Amino acid sequence: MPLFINRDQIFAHQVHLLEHKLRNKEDHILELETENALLHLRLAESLAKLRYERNEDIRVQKQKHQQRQVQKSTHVALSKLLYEVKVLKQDLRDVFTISKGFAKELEDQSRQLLKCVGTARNGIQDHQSDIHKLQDQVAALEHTLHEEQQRYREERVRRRLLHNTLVELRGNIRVHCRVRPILPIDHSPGSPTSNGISSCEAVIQAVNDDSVLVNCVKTSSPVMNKIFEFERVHGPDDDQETVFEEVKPLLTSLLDGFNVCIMAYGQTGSGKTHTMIGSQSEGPTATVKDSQQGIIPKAADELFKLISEKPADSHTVEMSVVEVHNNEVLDLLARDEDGEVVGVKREVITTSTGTSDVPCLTYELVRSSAEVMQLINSVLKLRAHSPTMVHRDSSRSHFIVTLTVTSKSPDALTLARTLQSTRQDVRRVSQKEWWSPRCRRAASSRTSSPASSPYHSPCHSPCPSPRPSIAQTPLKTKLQLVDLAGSECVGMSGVTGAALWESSCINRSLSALSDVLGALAEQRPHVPYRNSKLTHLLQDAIGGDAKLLIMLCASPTQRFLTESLQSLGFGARARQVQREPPRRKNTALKMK
Ligand SMILES: Nc1ncnc2c1ncn2[C@@H]1O[C@H](COP(=O)(O)OP(=O)(O)OP(=O)(O)O)[C@@H](O)[C@H]1O
Repeated sequence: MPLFINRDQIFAHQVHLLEHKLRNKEDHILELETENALLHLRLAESLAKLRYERNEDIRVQKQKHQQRQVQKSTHVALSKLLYEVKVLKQDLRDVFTISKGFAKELEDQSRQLLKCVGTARNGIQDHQSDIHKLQDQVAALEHTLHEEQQRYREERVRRRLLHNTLVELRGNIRVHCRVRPILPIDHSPGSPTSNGISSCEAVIQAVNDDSVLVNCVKTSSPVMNKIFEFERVHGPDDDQETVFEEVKPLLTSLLDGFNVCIMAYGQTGSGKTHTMIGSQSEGPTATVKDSQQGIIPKAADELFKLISEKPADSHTVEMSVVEVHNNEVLDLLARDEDGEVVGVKREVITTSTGTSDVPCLTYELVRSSAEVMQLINSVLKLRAHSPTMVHRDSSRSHFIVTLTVTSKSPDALTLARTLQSTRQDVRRVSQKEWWSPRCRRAASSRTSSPASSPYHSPCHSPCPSPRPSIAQTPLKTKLQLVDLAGSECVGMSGVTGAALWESSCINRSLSALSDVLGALAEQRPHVPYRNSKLTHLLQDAIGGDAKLLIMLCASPTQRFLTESLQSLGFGARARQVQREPPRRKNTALKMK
């Protein structure tokens, strides 16, 4: 190696070495810095990990603490539960011991029960044959009872028939009673109660088909039951048809030659007009036909039905309609010059034979029930009506429809009776010598024309006409249908002025009717027929030989108890009347 090396080279070489060293150092520094950075990174990671682990540790510590708490409370609960289990075990042991006792007891009891059932079964078996025997006996008894009931019903019918015959033979007045249903007019607002019974409570009942039971409840008196017996009693459920069915046989009697009178009696609002005529529908054009028909339309139907079964033209029917209002007799069929019906006053007289008559009364020939009802509808508007506190359409007059049936061909029986009766009459006439020349003259003038029958011409004709020969004897019978005005308590009906006078006339005429019945029942020599126009007019029906049926109408409620008792008493009194037995009519001579 050369010894002469210049300094620059040495310097350069040294610089180069130094630079090399520096570069190495720098590389080393870089490496160290990198390593440091990596170490910093690792440190940061370790620190993060350490923080996480510390947090975890804290969380775990907390959890451990909570677990310790839970363990503690679980331990407490467990010890409680253990205690309760211990108690339950003890209870179970007790229950087991008790149920063991029960089971034993039950076993004993069921054993005993089984024993009893066995004994009972044996007993039942023993008694079964007895039961069969008893059942047979019951069946036999039921059969007997059924037979007895049947016999009882037959006996009742027979008794009724016999009773009717007896009534007829004794000349008794038949009395039927109809207790109407409870209606709005029975409710009087603010009405007091008697012994706790309100005024609209039913105290009158039809207990069977011939008795009425009345619970008499009066203030400060004990309740008393009264029974009234009549030929027939209808309760509130009996309709118009049922009521008429009991009356219907009288129509046959009419054609058999008996005079018949059906008269409805009762206090105001008790159903007389409903029973006799029917209840009319509301409205000005309403007629009886629109409604439930009563006895009058039904009787007219029946009469013309019976007549239609007879030989053609053998019967004629004449009709008169009269009202007794304020003790005056009004002929409701009398017509004015325009042919309109107007009520015309008539008189009632007593004929020489002692019967009553209304001279100049208008009679209209009627050929069907429709004609009868047409006439009745036309005159009903003339009939006196006015509202009272009890009944807003109260009839203030007695209404009498008379149908006179003339039979031109009496049957053989009637002829035989006619002959017999004529002989008796002749004997009586010769004894009494009433066959005076005056009478003969009057009579001959009557028989000269058919229009001169007692129903058309004779004003004041006191003597009967002469008896025609039997072959041509017309048989005349009359059917009187009477709807009386209602008896009433003036205080209750609240009427004043003219209406008060009307009421007092009604009450007086009804009490005159009651007096007549009283006199007849007691068979007094004098019967006061002439005390009122009503009784005078109906004299022949009440005291004569007509078949008379009184249809008592009664309200069922406490409100009208006094009036109903009065009506029932009237009916009871009427039943006591014994008149001449009803007699067949024989000739026109006997008729009025
Ligand atoms: N059996 C019955 N069934 C149903 N309603 C009835 C019955 N009886 C009566 N009525 C009704 O009671 C009311 C009074 O009856 P009704 O006019 O016949 O009495 P009345 O006795 O004729 O009275 P008055 O004497 O005041 O004229 C009427 O509205 C009628 O329709």
